[in-house]
Amino acid sequence: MLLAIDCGNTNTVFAIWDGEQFLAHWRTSTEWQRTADQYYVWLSTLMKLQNLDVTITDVIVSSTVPRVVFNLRVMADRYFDTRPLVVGKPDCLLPVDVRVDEGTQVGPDRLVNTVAGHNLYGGDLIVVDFGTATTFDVVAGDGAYVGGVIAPGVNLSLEALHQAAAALPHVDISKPQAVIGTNTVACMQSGVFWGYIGLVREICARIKAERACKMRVISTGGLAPLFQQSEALFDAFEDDLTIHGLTVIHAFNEDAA
Ligand SMILES: Nc1ncnc2c1ncn2[C@@H]1O[C@H](COP(=O)(O)OP(=O)(O)OP(=O)(O)O)[C@@H](O)[C@H]1O
Ligand SMILES: CC(C)(CO)[C@@H](O)C(=O)NCCC(=O)O
Ligand SMILES: [K+]
Repeated sequence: MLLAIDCGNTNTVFAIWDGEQFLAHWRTSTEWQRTADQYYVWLSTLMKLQNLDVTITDVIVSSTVPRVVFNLRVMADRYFDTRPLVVGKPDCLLPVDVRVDEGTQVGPDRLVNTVAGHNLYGGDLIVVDFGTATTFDVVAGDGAYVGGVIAPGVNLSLEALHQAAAALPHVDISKPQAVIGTNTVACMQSGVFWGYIGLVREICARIKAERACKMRVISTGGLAPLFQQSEALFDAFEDDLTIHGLTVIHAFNEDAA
């Protein structure tokens, strides 16, 4: 049984994969101070609540926060008696090439999304992930990661306005009724919502022009459906793209062993 862990800058997802399907997945906030024991208490409690009586034999981790990897390694060793595969480390093989400037450390979540996108769709792709940052990963027909775009995340953009301007409140994203806001909240939502529609459309159009080929656009992350319902920006939406990619990378390393 595989435990796949996707650690983002805001949230961490744990998922249990039996080789064919996910038996469960849980989300917690990312905090580098959390110890191996704390992770295990949390995880084992949720497993019991779900009557999930399984033995975890393998662990794979993708983490955009380097500091959390240590405690996840200790958890895997102490409680599951296994050495985790960590995406981005030399002993974790990737089934795709990474074609970037020398010395660049591509975010492991972007590598995993690339693998997942290529595995599910193949062909030339743009993978858009609405996380803490909004990332665009450009995937070549052979599955290689060939670069991309990093933009400030939706919630981060709204939070930045609130943090920097004394009169601007904390606001949650939603689709405003109109572009012209007649109150502060509506003005802020309009700026971020319609600004984001424009950002996604423009960046995808320019990537396609630069690559000079037809590309499918795949989206993931909790906020993708909010943007998709308004304009057809994406060809497909995948709820659990990153976690799926982790299972593909794990299987590839098993086969290579
Ligand atoms: N309509 C909505 N309004 C505000 N937030 C939403 C809405 N729908 C989903 N979300 C939030 O979007 C987030 C989506 O999670 P996702 O994994 O894509 O990014 P994240 O976990 O916040 O970022 P990271 O992976 O960088 O840590 C979740 O925190 C979820 O609560
Ligand atoms: C861009 C984020 C924060 C998105 O999660 C992550 O992929 C990251 O920390 N990347 C490192 C830099 C890069 O991907 O080029
Ligand atoms: K994510």
